[in-house]
Amino acid sequence: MTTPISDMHEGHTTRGRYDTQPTVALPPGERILRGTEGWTDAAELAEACARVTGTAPVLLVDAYPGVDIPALATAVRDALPDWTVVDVETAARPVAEVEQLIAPNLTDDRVFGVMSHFTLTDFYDAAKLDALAGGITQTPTVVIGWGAALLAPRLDGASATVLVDMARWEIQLRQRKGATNWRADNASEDNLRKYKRGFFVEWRVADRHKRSLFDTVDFVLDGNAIAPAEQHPDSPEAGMITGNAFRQALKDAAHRPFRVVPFFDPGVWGGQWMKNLIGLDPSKDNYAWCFDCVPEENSLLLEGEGGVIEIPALDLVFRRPVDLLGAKTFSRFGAEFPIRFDFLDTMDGGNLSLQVHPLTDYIQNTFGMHYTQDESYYMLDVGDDAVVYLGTKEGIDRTEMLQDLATAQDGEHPFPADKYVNSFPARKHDHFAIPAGTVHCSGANSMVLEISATPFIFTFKLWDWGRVGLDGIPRPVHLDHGARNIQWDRDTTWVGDNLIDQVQTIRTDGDVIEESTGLHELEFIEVRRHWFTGGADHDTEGTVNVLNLVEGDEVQVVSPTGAFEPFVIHYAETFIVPAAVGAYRIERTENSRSARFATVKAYVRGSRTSDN
Ligand SMILES: O=P(O)(O)OC[C@H]1O[C@@H](O)[C@@H](O)[C@@H](O)[C@@H]1O
Repeated sequence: MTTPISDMHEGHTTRGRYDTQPTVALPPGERILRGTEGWTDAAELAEACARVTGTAPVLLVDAYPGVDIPALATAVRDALPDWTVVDVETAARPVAEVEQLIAPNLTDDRVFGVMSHFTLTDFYDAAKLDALAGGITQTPTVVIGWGAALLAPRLDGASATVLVDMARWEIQLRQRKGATNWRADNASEDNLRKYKRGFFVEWRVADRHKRSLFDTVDFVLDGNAIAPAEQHPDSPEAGMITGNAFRQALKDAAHRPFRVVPFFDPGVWGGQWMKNLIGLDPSKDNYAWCFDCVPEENSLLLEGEGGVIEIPALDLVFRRPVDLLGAKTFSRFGAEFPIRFDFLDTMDGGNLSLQVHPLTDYIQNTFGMHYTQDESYYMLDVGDDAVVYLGTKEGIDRTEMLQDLATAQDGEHPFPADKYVNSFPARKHDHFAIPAGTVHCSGANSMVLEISATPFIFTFKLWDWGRVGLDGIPRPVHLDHGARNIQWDRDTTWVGDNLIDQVQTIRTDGDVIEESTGLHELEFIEVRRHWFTGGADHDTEGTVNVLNLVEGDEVQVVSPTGAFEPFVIHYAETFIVPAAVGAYRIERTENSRSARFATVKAYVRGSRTSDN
């Protein structure tokens, strides 16, 4: 039986205090420009550049793939009626040629491709770009599209550049509503395939391209707010900030605690906990995932005079990797945020698919990923009957299990999971380590805080409990990939000895107890839990810390040197403390009502200044 949600959670008085729209401050005095005001400032800068070179003013508006180009062009035409608007994408290679080029990266699979290493120039015809630049003579011109900045070197510095940036989550929402991939004719294609084309090709190329613009870009425009997937009648026009404000905001963000903007998504196994405890839209059937620290997909909301502007959190990772990640983590992973926190809510929902993740060697060889999807489940909350499926049972016949999995795909012979896979009771605050290669899934009636390595789509489903996806068709199962990765020696004894209840007390200091809760030694993430009543001192020791308040209603993160303003955190909120912060303290606030608090803190093992 499931315990009613409101009875399960000591901090239930905090219901609804989880902040779904956290912001990061723009530098003091920075204003967000909207509509004509932004375009006028950008045009004036282009005119000033042109006066120096004695040529026609050119404004290059480089838009991340996924930006609504017709809507963008309309906004430009309305604001700058005397300027000629040119589409840079007329110089792109025909889409059929691009598709031929990227076919080996896309593969035939619905979900998995192979990481591409193209640059944007591979998708363009250099001669056509030359001709486009040469054709701009007298009239003030705005060049629009993904790749507009490719014209800059052809214009001898006589141009100003606007980057129209966009976060992956917004792109996905648009794809689900019929948006296509870049220049593709695939409005009605399976969403998984659209996402795959973004993940393995377009976003890699686009990120490589936009990183090359960060040092010099003159303005950044919020592409998420141009014809957004979810229109609100009272939403202001898309905001624009100067390149200098963008660069300074990212520098500032890398020196104080912050949160990215979480997003919530329904699923076949989704539950009711987040809806109730976080206060999400009660009319929705369920919410399955909350991604609240996947900087690759999440956004940052920059707030200043004039409201907020949304930018991809990845911009911060690219722009300030050493400040954010720390020298050792950067040296190991590059400009890549390696730690992922997300929620999996199955409270009054269903089991996740029974699944396994690829070993490092396999993910490298097969998909071109640098590191793999090592995971762990921290039980933020549980119902009475909660279990975690983990590892195979002692002495099972692997051939028979694979045969039963294969047979189960016909929809008529359910896979007897309990015959082959262990299920362990899960209690609140338990932490299960799940190194890649271990068969696993969370059962129903659990609220999991996943503390994992960042890769998140490399889930080889083995059995989906005989159900179909939200789109009415079976979700993709990958038995072949799975069979090549299952580690059969991770049986009942091994799992019990290595993956469950590995809590060790590190130190006790006054009212503070610090524990290590995982992960397994095959995984690179260390998790420390701090229990405290008043406050606990921390130090990033030169490496990024990701935390969540897993017990207690409200705390604040303060700087012992006053380097940043106190940063308030509510129950279940994930927050990032950049490596550059150094010493910080987490303490109760004057509004805290809970008697006791706990945070979990993840960092990359071996990356602290004190680690050899
Ligand atoms: O395959 P489903 O059932 O959707 O479960 C998927 C989820 O499982 C978890 O263990 C993780 O691998 C998540 O990254 C993933 O989103």
